[in-house]
Amino acid sequence: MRVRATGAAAKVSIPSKRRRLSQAENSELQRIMTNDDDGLIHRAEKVSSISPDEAIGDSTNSGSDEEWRQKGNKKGRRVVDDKNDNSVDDYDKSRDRNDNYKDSINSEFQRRREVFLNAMNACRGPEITIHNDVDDEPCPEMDFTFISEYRLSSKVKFSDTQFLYGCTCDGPKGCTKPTQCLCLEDSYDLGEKPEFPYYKDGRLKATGRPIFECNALCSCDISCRNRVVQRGRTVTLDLFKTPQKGWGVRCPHPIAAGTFICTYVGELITSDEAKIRAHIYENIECGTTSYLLDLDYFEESERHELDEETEEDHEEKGTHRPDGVPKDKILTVDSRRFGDISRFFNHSCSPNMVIMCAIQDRTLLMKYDAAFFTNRDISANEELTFDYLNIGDDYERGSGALSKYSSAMMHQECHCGAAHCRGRIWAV
Ligand SMILES: C[S@@+](CC[C@H](N)C(=O)[O-])C[C@H]1O[C@@H](n2cnc3c(N)ncnc32)[C@H](O)[C@@H]1O
Repeated sequence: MRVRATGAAAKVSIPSKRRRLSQAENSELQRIMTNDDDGLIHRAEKVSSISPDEAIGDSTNSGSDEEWRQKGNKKGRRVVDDKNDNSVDDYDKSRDRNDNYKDSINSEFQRRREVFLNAMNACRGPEITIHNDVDDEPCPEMDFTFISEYRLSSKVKFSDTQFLYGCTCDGPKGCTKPTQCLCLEDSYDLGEKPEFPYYKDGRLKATGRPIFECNALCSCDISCRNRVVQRGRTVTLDLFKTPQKGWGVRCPHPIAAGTFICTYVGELITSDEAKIRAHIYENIECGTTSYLLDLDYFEESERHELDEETEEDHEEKGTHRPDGVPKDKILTVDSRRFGDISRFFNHSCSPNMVIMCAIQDRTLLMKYDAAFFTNRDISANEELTFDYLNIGDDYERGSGALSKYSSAMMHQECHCGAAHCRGRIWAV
């Protein structure tokens, strides 16, 4: 199999002008708004819809943190007006009321932060903390549900048995000889010498190729050196508020170049669903914030080539190709409603992470892990970023790019602060 070295994204293209939703968009909107699989969305919405006013018994008020803060300030101003009435009693009462109100806001903020922290840390991996030295927002809005792995949309179905074969390396330490490990054979062009993608300490050697990790049918176990992404995140992370980019992610400790950070997790949807959702998100929900990442590392021809190779094997084994996903389509990861810490990585024109394409099931190239690795040594508390357009220094060696929704987003200013900042997040 020839592996493409570029990772330029197939962009989700939709008309730039705002328009009424089509029938298809309307029904997708209904579907994602009322999707009650596992009751997860409703649970998330319930958590995020409790306002401080509800907490202090004022059911007439609700809204975002900003609105709540403004309401708090308005009440504060009313107290000052009371003072001008020269009524000391009234003033004291008002001040008490105001203090109570502030306490309620503080305890509600505290509660929301705890709910967020608990949900975030229920996902696998070392603890994630939250810091905000910029304003008084306790945590990002909890308008999504934390998940630890891909969640398949109802239109994406895979049969249970996808693997064609595993490797048979049987040394006490799992796979040690790259020339013998069958899992590596797809990652190298004919005539090239196969190599493990990772050093012994788990750091990535080079960014030019997709990573084919050992899988469930291999004879090695999880400690095998060819299983890094599937072991999950090992670095501690901190979700922190940036002055100009909303929330971002950093690590409190230095990180060496080539370290695996985490994968981009979300709902796995078809590109048709992605087009519709992009329109809904831009026009109804998130404005210029994008959460869609195309899994477009492999070209259509490569996906077909593999399909042809495996068709007979599937027949023999009685398994089948994924239903509902035409061979000529790519899948997209949508972390708008279901996601994890990876949805908070901000863009930089000079990023310190690349997205790598990490595969366990080589018979299913359309479903791979978009895995974040550091591309240089990173100092403690340096923000972790990647290039949303995937055209930074490492452009021909990365994979995937965050999809912008429409040309309206082209104007969004970039605040990455890099010396060669392109000026716009979504445009060159
Ligand atoms: C996937 S979200 C990243 C998390 C986001 N900061 C938050 O608080 O939810 C992408 C959005 O973050 C903001 N953002 C990311 N990188 C940025 C940058 N370099 N400059 C300005 N805004 C940025 C933009 O609003 C962008 O649409």
